[in-house]
Amino acid sequence: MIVTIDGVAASGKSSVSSGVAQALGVPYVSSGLLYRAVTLLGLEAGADLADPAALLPLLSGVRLEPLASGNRVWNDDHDLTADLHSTRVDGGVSTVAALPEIREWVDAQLRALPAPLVAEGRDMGTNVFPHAPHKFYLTASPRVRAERRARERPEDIPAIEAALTERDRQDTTQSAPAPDARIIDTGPLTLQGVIDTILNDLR
Ligand SMILES: Nc1ncnc2c1ncn2[C@@H]1O[C@H](COP(=O)(O)OP(=O)(O)OP(=O)(O)O)[C@@H](O)[C@H]1O
Ligand SMILES: Nc1ccn([C@@H]2O[C@H](COP(=O)(O)O)[C@@H](O)[C@H]2O)c(=O)n1
Repeated sequence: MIVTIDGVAASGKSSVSSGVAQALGVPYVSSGLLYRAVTLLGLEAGADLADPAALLPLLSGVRLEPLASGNRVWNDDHDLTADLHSTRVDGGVSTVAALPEIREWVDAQLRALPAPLVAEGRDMGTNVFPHAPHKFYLTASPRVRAERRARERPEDIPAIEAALTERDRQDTTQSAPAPDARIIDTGPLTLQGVIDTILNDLR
């Protein structure tokens, strides 16, 4: 069984997916971490983030470790995970994610993972796992998302809101909800409330 949880930036996808996966006793996979890893390696190499030929050679050692409690991304034996959620990576990741060659590479990593799993991102329900039987799409206003993210980042709420809105704009192409996804406005809900809404639906 595959459950897909897509949504806009900072809508709660990874926190909700982790909670749902732990309740189901299956791993979850955060597809955004792979795009983030490509971005980090590109930045560290001084590569042009819009040039797939410069990025693809950097990826031979990249591996996603999907766990219910939290994903890790490795480059050979180096754990990249702690460096993937910086403002610098946030600023470049949509450029990388717009490249068809990089999307193909990410999709191949994801489709090679064994089910059952919970997969979260932007196009899990539309493109990567279109036949998944259970699909969800999380939303919340930019202000609510920025207020939540401000607890994790040094920037102030208006700066975070502007960056999230810009990332949503750049990600529009791959971010349409699947027609058969249940859309959940997480704004009025607690994190546990969103997890319970999904688990009740699955039951
Ligand atoms: N319903 C909710 N109520 C309150 N806080 C929430 C809720 N959902 C998520 N959060 C908090 O919002 C923040 C962002 O959540 P999370 O990182 O899971 O989002 P995301 O969609 O995976 O983000 P990104 O797209 O940047 O990877 C976290 O601090 C999380 O704890
Ligand atoms: N299925 C996906 C997942 C992610 N992206 C791109 O990666 C960025 C980071 O993702 P987060 O989920 O960690 O926010 C996101 O802004 C997209 O550019 C994607 O294209 N498709």
